[in-house]
Amino acid sequence: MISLPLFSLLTDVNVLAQHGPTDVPITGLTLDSREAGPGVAFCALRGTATDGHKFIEGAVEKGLAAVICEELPAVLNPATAYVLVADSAEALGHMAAAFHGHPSRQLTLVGVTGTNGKTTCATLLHKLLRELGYHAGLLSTVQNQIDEEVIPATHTTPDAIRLNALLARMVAAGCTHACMEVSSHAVAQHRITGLRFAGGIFTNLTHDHLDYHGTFDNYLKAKKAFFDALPKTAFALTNADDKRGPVMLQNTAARRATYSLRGAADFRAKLVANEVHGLHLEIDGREILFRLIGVFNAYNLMAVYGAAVLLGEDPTEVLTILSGLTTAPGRFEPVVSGTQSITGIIDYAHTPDALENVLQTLHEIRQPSQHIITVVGCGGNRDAAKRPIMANLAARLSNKVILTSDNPRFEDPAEILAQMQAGVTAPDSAKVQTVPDRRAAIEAAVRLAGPHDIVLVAGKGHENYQEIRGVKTSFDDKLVLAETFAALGK
Ligand SMILES: CC(=O)N[C@H]1[C@@H](OP(=O)(O)OP(=O)(O)OC[C@H]2O[C@@H](n3ccc(=O)[nH]c3=O)[C@H](O)[C@@H]2O)O[C@H](CO)[C@@H](O)[C@@H]1O[C@H](C)C(=O)N[C@@H](C)C(=O)N[C@H](CCC(=O)O)C(=O)O
Ligand SMILES: Nc1ncnc2c1ncn2[C@@H]1O[C@H](COP(=O)(O)OP(=O)(O)OP(=O)(O)O)[C@@H](O)[C@H]1O
Ligand SMILES: N[C@H](CCC[C@H](N)C(=O)O)C(=O)O
Ligand SMILES: [Mg+2]
Repeated sequence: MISLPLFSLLTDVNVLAQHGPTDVPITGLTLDSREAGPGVAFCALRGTATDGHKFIEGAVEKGLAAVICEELPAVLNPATAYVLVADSAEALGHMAAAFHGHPSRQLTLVGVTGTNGKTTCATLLHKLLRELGYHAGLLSTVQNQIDEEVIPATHTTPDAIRLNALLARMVAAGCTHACMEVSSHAVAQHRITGLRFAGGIFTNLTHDHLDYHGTFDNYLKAKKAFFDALPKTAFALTNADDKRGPVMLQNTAARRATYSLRGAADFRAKLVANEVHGLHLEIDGREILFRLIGVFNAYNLMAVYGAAVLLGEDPTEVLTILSGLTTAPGRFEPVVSGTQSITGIIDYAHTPDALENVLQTLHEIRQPSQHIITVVGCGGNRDAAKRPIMANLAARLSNKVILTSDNPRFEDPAEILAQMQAGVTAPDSAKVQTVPDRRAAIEAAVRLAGPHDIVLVAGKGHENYQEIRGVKTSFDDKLVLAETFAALGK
């Protein structure tokens, strides 16, 4: 069991005032008063739904060792230590890292940020490092991993306590490397504060999460703050072809590098062909065939290639391994039907840019006679502004569209669908049907598909549940699509 004196966790924390014992042993850290108990330090965070400060007194009654807060309660318990800070989320980042012995400093830790492609890049880099012979960890939307051991993920980037605990498990298991996704929520909420990164990768920045960040500019600033905080020992690798690629590295102390498919860059590829079997890229005068499909994946491959070379790996060996790798689960994953050879594609596209990329890719690789039938919905209690845009794109770039539910969460599915429908305009509206039940929507799409057509089921990718009113019910697009092909004899 970990037991450390409180003051040893505060080394990197900007403490404004302190009351009570400073050497009290801390055996646990929490951000949730419901986990309070003897030996525990409770960090009161101001959240989106409530304020952790409201629960300080109740938590102290359960015998807390310490409270970290931005505002002291009116009455202080003499047996409890109180630490006043300007930003408790920031303090928690530093304390969680110290509590777990700064595991990030014992790892070559690479973070990936951007609107789309984080899971793909982090997963590819993890697979690559494993094939190069390293013990390596992964923190991703799909799952966390220590070498091949899988630990379920609840967030794209876990909170600072879970995050450092996972990194510490990686160190204990002998990992030398770790790859992680850095979401904009994680930057804004200081989940990554206190970590030492060996490198940062930027994929792209497009429309998402405006519900949380308010404006696109705030969203951009959250992503950029990750690069601003990188040390000069790290590398900062950006996508030179993305409009926001250069600005990300504007104020970083890290070693800057770029990748591109269009112009001058440190890591440059030329697209030779984008085919149903994979991508042909020309890199450093050599033509290489990769198993990943779609130009967007050429960017992901170049980001991973660049990162590995910046970590000191041999370029030829890296490219040889990358050429054999497959992508992350639920990303452009095929499910082929029986007798009618219909190509089903499961994809996690849940932003306008991702959906456009996937549909564009299908247009590039299909035979002209193959129709594209798209099933898509938008998540509830998330950015509503993307709903009409995604429906519009789906209708414009598909032959038929079934609008359906994603994870409605606490919203009315009919209301989400009405917002999507509002984005569809004539003459595309003739192609669109609305089927709120996701299984029925997939079935409707398969009924519409003729031999050799393409059915794209977008938005949920690897997710094996559907979340309705706080309840997660088993639902897996891949399984449902395969079952539907079989049930309809297609
Ligand atoms: C919007 C958001 O990011 N919310 C996260 C946030 O919760 P919150 O701000 O709503 O917390 P709150 O309910 O207001 O409570 C404030 C504080 O009071 C505490 N509390 C609350 C009640 C109580 O009785 N006692 C108590 O101490 C809470 O533990 C919390 O620390 O802090 C929680 C603890 O770390 C997170 O679990 C929670 O993630 C929620 C579940 C979530 O859905 N987050 C998504 C949006 C998210 O983070 N997504 C990104 C990916 C985005 C991308 O794809 O790019 C991710 O990294 O996963
Ligand atoms: N580099 C890219 N540019 C644009 N779209 C991409 C790119 N890579 C993947 N996509 C699309 O975005 C979807 C999500 O990809 P991925 O899971 O890698 O992104 P992510 O950034 O991890 O998403 P999340 O924010 O949910 O964690 C894919 O299913 C694909 O449709
Ligand atoms: N990481 C993304 C996941 C969206 C997935 C989609 N299926 C949904 O539920 O909206 C987010 O938090 O916005
Ligand atoms: Mg992800």
